Amino acid sequence: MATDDHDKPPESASLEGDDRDTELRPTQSKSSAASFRSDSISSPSSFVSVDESTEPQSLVGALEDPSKINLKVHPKDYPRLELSGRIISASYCLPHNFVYTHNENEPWTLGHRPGTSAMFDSFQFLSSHKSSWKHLHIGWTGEILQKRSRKGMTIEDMAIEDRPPLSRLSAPVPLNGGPINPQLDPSLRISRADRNRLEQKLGNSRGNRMVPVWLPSTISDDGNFATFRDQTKWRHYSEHELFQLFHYKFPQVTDGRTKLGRWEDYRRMNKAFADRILETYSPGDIVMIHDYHLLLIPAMLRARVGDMKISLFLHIPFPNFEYFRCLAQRRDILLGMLGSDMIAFQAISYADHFKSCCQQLLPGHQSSVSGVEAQGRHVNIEILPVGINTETLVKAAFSEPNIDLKVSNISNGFQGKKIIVGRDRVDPTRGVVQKLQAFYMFLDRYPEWRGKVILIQITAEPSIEDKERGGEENAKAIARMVKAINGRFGTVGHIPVRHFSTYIPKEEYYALLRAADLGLITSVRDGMNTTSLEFVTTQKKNHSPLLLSEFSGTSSNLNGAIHINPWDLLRLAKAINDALLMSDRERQAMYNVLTPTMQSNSVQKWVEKSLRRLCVHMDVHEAGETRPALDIGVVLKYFSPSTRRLFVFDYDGTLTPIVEDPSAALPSGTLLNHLKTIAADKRNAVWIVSGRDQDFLTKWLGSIEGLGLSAEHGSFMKYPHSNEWINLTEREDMGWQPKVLELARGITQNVPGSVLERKRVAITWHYRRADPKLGSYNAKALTNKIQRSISGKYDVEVMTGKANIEVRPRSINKGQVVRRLVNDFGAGAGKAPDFVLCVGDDTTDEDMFRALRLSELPMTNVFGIVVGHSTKRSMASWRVDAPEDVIDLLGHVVEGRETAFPSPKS
Ligand SMILES: O=P(O)(O)OC[C@H]1O[C@H](O[C@H]2O[C@H](CO)[C@@H](O)[C@H](O)[C@H]2O)[C@H](O)[C@@H](O)[C@@H]1O
Repeated sequence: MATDDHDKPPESASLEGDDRDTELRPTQSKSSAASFRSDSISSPSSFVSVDESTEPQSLVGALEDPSKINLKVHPKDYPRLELSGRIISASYCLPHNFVYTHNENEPWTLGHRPGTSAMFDSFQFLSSHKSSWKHLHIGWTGEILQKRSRKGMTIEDMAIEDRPPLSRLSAPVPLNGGPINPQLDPSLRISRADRNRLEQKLGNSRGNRMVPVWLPSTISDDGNFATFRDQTKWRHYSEHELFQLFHYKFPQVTDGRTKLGRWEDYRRMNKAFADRILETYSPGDIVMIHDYHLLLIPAMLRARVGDMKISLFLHIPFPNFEYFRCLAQRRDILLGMLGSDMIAFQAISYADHFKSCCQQLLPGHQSSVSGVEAQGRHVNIEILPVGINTETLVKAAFSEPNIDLKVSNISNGFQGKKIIVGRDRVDPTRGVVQKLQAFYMFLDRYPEWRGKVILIQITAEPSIEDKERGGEENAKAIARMVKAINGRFGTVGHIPVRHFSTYIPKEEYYALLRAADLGLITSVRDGMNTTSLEFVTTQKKNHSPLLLSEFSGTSSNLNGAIHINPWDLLRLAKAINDALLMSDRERQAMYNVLTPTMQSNSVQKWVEKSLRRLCVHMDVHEAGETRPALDIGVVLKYFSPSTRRLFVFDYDGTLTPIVEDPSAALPSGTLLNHLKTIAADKRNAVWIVSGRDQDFLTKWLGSIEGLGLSAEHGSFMKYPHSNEWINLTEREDMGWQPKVLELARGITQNVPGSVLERKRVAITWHYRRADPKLGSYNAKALTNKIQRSISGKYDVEVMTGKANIEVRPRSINKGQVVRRLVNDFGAGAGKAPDFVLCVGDDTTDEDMFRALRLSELPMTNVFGIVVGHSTKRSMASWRVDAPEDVIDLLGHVVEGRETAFPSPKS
């Protein structure tokens, strides 16, 4: 995982759990099933306790206190998501180091495994009483250590608990006494009874537990003894191939046999995980897989349990196509990942790279804004940057006894000097060498700072992973640079770089962050950088600035930080100078920009958001087969008291019936009257969001002044009372159009009755009036031809519509328009729309429904309505049969009463 390491007490690996959630949770159909169906309306009996008198609560609100989910909903009124059940998390390692003691009474000693703190924090949260889920964590034991150890080393040493205090700041560089590398016995035998002992130790009667994955080399014939040899080999493929390439480094050249052996180990290791998950899985559980070590598991699980709910989170970057294509097993890796229902990345560019790789390397896998079509399944792609445990951090950094004293000790110790702080893993991707080079340049270029600035750099001793990633050589390069700086700029009374090649206790680390005048993060590539988030959080009083590498996934999330290019040493040296000279006002202003990001960056929010997104997607997957028939009474109930309303209508198939000739699909007089009346009400924002072009919409709907129009699937927007069309595709490269036109013209000639509709951006080929078989066969052929000829060159999407195929830039869709319209209301209390009605009929409209589900709006007030047959799958919450029902609905909204509306059709 790409998150930084730092000392975390074993509490992060807490086995604690709690089963009190059962009393407040909706009853479940299956004992351990996670439930997220939208089976609202007709199933109030699925709730054990409902207070009808309470105001409806937003899903987000409910998630902040999951125990409330069941208390403040209106089960009769709207389809809702139930968020509870069991989660199985799979991460490469468990949060412990395991030491096998050979002692009969106590064969195992558990130590704390440093690193990946954000992920372990998220597991701790899921296992705590604050979460409404039951949680099971599956992970490898890591290399199992033995009691027999290096001379003089105790088990406790090996458990890596004891750290040197930072008060040794004046010690020579580097400081001794860091963690001691584990000693691995080349061959370790462990009996089944002892393995069971560990499993019991990790289990927990209250429903939350850890399950170890054993990776022995051999097991004796009677199954009793497992022998563990060459344990580090399980890391080789992940670290040497994937980690390197995903961080834009070509793996070292090895002979083919080594490479294949590593791949085979990776596959076996993933299979062992998949088996372990299946041993514990019950239908309905949600399986959350973490990181690059486990990329094959989703497809392995999917092959065995077709309807398993699986999410995958990649904590490290995903590289661009040109790098990824170098991976020999590139297709296996992509297909492995695509077994998931949802894949989440730290940053938007990583998600884009992944989609583009699927598009280019897997024929027939089409990517869209929301995900990848994989063998008939839609794999949702999300951007969910992981956070830190802000609550615990703030508490530890500001309320722990003695912490203020530690802060002043550090400040006093370096009185009159500015403190720059950095804390990184030792592997080369963290850019510590670049940081030191820049610091050298800074002292060289700005001599006035010599003797007045100190860089305190903590670079943990290489862990096993770091060693695999070239950490040992890098540690030497770092030591050389430190020597060079201190040699050139140091004096008897001043050492410019204090380098600690070790972990330090967390209180001292937090005190150091608080005392610092500048944070300096120069990673040349990383998924997420915890140090930067921790630095900002601990600077809530001093507002010291942060220089953050633009190559860190965190940079896209921390806009208030000063982004730097760690390769541009001159500019970086200047940035250090400028940052140290910032006035208090500038620092405060910068910090104000960072504060909101930090507030939404907690690991708890990350977990909740991830689950919420997955549940939204699964909700469609599970219950999307049918949608309940619309109950107008419910619409009017929420419509009447509302004052900030948003209406969004698709056009063809929604407001007008589908007809053979596109130019004959015209709005009826009744429809126009209703729209006019609704748009005239100042409380209403009314929009038509269509695939049609500007001319068509202006001609037939443009006379209604108060109506907003969006043309060509979100490419253009015209606000009410305005004549100006905003072009949202301005920056798009339209170089694909001539090629697509050429291909579409060719097909039009061959398919009698088919027509080509040329719009400003989108190109639509219609075959409604053609022979149906010939039409659909050629639609597929045209889709393939277009994909083949432009894939990799242009980012466009080929969409299957109603007897048509449409081509438009991938970055544009109707969901973005809906998001924008919701945002136009403004954020914050009392600003967001309090009633949303969104109606559509085809696949392009699903983007609107999805956007609404993913918005933070309370679902009670959001009416996504799909027009179509009762078997239609949709992300909408409700359904009506035909456009005439939509017009009826508008009539009722205009009249504001429900009496004449027919009772819901089944
Ligand atoms: O987003 P929409 O408003 O639903 O527009 C989608 C496309 O609708 C039109 O084509 C469809 O409707 C025609 C008229 O009923 C029908 O003949 C055709 O078969 C349908 O595909 C329109 O021509 C396209 O430009 C829109 O993109």
